[in-house]
Amino acid sequence: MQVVEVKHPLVQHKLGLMRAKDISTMEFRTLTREVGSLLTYEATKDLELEEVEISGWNGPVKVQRIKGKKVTVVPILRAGLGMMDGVLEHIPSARISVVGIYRDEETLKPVPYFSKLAGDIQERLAIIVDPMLATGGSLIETINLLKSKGCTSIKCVVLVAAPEGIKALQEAHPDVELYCASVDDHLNEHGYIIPGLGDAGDKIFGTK
Ligand SMILES: O=P(O)(O)OC[C@H]1O[C@H](OP(=O)(O)OP(=O)(O)O)[C@H](O)[C@@H]1O
Ligand SMILES: O=c1cc[nH]c(=O)[nH]1
Ligand SMILES: [Mg+2]
Repeated sequence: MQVVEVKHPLVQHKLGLMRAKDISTMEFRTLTREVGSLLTYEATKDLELEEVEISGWNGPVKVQRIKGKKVTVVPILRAGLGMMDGVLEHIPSARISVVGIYRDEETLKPVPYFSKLAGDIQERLAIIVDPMLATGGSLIETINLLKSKGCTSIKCVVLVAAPEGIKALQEAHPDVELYCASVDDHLNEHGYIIPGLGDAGDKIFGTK
C-alpha cells in the first residue's frame, strides 16, 4: 500500500495549529478544510492529462486537460464532512458519496448507519476523506462497502494516521493509497491517536 505523509510546510504548519488545546470550533473547522485541500492537491498529482486544441485569444492553442476517471468524494460522517469542501475546491464537479459510520466507544468497532453512493461509483475514482485513521475500522468498513459496489480505484485522505490503523488498512486493502499530514505515535487505551487531535468530529461540529 502506498502511504504518503505530506511534509509540505503549509500542511505541517496548519496541522501544528490544529493540535493546540484551546483551539476554537471555527479555527479547527477552517484548518480541517484547508489541510484537506492541500492533501487533495498531493493526492491528485497523478491524474492523467490529455492534450486538446482550443480557440485561444490569438488563435488555436494546445492545452492540457484532465483525462482520467471521474471522481466521487466519500466523506465518512460526521468528521469527514469537514474535509469535503477542501476536495471540492479542486474538483467542483465531483459527485458526493456519503457514508455514515461511527465508532462504538466501548468496542471501538465501526457501526455503519447510512450510505448514499454515486450510482456509477464503479466508474469513478473514490477519494475517501476522514480526519482520523485510528484503529482503521471505519476506513476499512467504508472501503469494503465501496468495493462491494464495484469501485476499484480508491484513495484515502486523512489528517492524522496511527501506525496501528495503517497496518490494519494495509492488511485489509493493500491496493488503496493513503495520504496524510502525519503518521502519529500510537493509540491510547481508549483508541485515541497520540498526540493526535482529540475527537475531530466533536471539534468540527462543536459538540462536546
Ligand atoms: O479508525 P477508527 O478506530 O475507526 O476511528 C476513526 C473514526 O472515528 C472518528 O469518527 P467517530 O466515530 O468519532 O464519529 P464522528 O465523526 O461522528 O464523530 C473518526 O472521524 C473516524 O471516522
Ligand atoms: O484520536 C481519535 C480517534 C478516533 N476518532 C477521533 O476523532 N480521534
Ligand atoms: Mg467523533
